[in-house]
Amino acid sequence: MLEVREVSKSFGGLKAVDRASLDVACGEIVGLIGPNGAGKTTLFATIAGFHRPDAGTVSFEGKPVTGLAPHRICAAGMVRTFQITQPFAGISVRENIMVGAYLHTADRRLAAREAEAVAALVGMKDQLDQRGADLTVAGRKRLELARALATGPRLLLLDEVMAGLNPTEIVEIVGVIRNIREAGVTILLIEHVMQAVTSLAERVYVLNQGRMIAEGTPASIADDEQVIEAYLGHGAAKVLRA
Ligand SMILES: Nc1ncnc2c1ncn2[C@@H]1O[C@H](COP(=O)(O)OP(=O)(O)OP(=O)(O)O)[C@@H](O)[C@H]1O
Repeated sequence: MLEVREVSKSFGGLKAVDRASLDVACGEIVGLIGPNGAGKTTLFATIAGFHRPDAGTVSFEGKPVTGLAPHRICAAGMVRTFQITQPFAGISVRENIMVGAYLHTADRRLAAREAEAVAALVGMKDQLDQRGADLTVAGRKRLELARALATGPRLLLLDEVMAGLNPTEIVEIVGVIRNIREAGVTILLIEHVMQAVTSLAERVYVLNQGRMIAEGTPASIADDEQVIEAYLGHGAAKVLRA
């Protein structure tokens, strides 16, 4: 479904992403992990059209999308969420979600119906009339998911939806992500909460200093020497296994 090949992106002299490749098949939940500053968000932004890559290609469902504008990639069926959520504060949750639906329909009633369906999927049915400004952090995260889902994606790129949530809220959002997949949406997610990655993802990619250093099941990744050292420093794997 998604093929990323040898993508690079620099900011001035800093190579944020360095010849990174990854694949996502239809129906999968795939994790993208790596230490702070590894280049995960930059790679996401490049896949979703927010940055133009310096090199490499991105194709979605067999068609090249490299360098297309975000709204065109979104209309093609791939959408990302943002780590820092910014709901429209003065309008309701329903209207916030409708903004996503307007990408593919100008019909207000249809957009409202879709907003309600999406709200049910992310567990916000009872908050439809609440103002964006009045949501808790967990509410804002769900709204971010809902707005993205309302655009009608087949592939959803989630950027740290669990950051800032407490353990109970994390368990709830893991359930929501499972429901989204059950509803037919494929998912690629950046996440620091390892328990969530382990319980959700069938496969995990690990990025470190812009480079993809490992790919595999969550169990094989947790045991990978390069991955352990990327997180804990050179020599850590030996110490841990001694
Ligand atoms: N717009 C930008 N201009 C300049 N440097 C940037 C820009 N965006 C990211 N960077 C730098 O690129 C590197 C990768 O950043 P990025 O945010 O992609 O990492 P990340 O893996 O998502 O980190 P985190 O887990 O902390 O969110 C960092 O050194 C960051 O400071």
